[in-house]
Amino acid sequence: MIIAIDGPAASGKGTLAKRIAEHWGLPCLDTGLLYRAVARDVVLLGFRIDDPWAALIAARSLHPAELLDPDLRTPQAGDAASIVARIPQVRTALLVYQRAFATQPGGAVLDGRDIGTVVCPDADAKIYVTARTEVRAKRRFLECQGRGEGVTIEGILADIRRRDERDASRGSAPMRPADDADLLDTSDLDIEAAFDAAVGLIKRKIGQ
Ligand SMILES: Nc1ncnc2c1ncn2[C@@H]1O[C@H](COP(=O)(O)OP(=O)(O)OP(=O)(O)O)[C@@H](O)[C@H]1O
Ligand SMILES: Nc1ccn([C@@H]2O[C@H](COP(=O)(O)O)[C@@H](O)[C@H]2O)c(=O)n1
Repeated sequence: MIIAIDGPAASGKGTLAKRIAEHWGLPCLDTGLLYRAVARDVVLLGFRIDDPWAALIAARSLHPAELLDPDLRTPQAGDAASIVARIPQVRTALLVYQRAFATQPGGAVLDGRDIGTVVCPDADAKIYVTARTEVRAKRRFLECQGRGEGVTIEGILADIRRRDERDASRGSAPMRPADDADLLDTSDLDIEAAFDAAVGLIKRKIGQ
């Protein structure tokens, strides 16, 4: 069974994807980490973040073990990721790994921006997770604060808005719900309630 979870920045899709994967005993891939790692590697190689050649080299030489780097979780890494994510050749290079992950025996859960539309258009269930921008910013702020990062709610809000705008407006695989995705607004749901709602939507889709 393949489950696609998409949605804008800090909507809670990663949290849901992990819980859903545990529930059904499936492997889980946070595809945002791939773009974050490519952006990090472009900078480490000494190139400009929007250099398409360097980004393509970084994407082609990416190793899954490099996704464990905790620095990839910062808002700065997310912002840089959304710049390399606009480059079509980078997306094509990362597609191979994502498709292989999704089609492993037994299936998988993947979360990102284009899982239901491009990576796994035939997924058994697709959920597009949203939440009001201010709610998302507050959640991300609390998360960063918990890690001891010096952030402000205004800075986080600006980062989320900038990233959403970039992700939704790019020409290649823009962020959008697939036509057959179920929408899940978690603004007024805690993690447990959001998980219960997601499980309900998936069960209905797969006929359980
Ligand atoms: N329903 C919820 N209620 C309260 N907090 C939540 C909820 N869902 C997620 N969170 C918290 O919000 C923060 C962002 O969630 P998460 O990392 O899952 O979002 P994301 O969509 O995967 O983000 P990104 O796209 O930036 O990687 C985390 O700290 C998470 O614990
Ligand atoms: N399928 C995806 C996943 C991510 N991106 C881009 O990466 C950025 C970081 O993603 P997070 O999920 O970790 O926030 C995101 O803003 C996108 O630009 C993508 O394009 N496609």
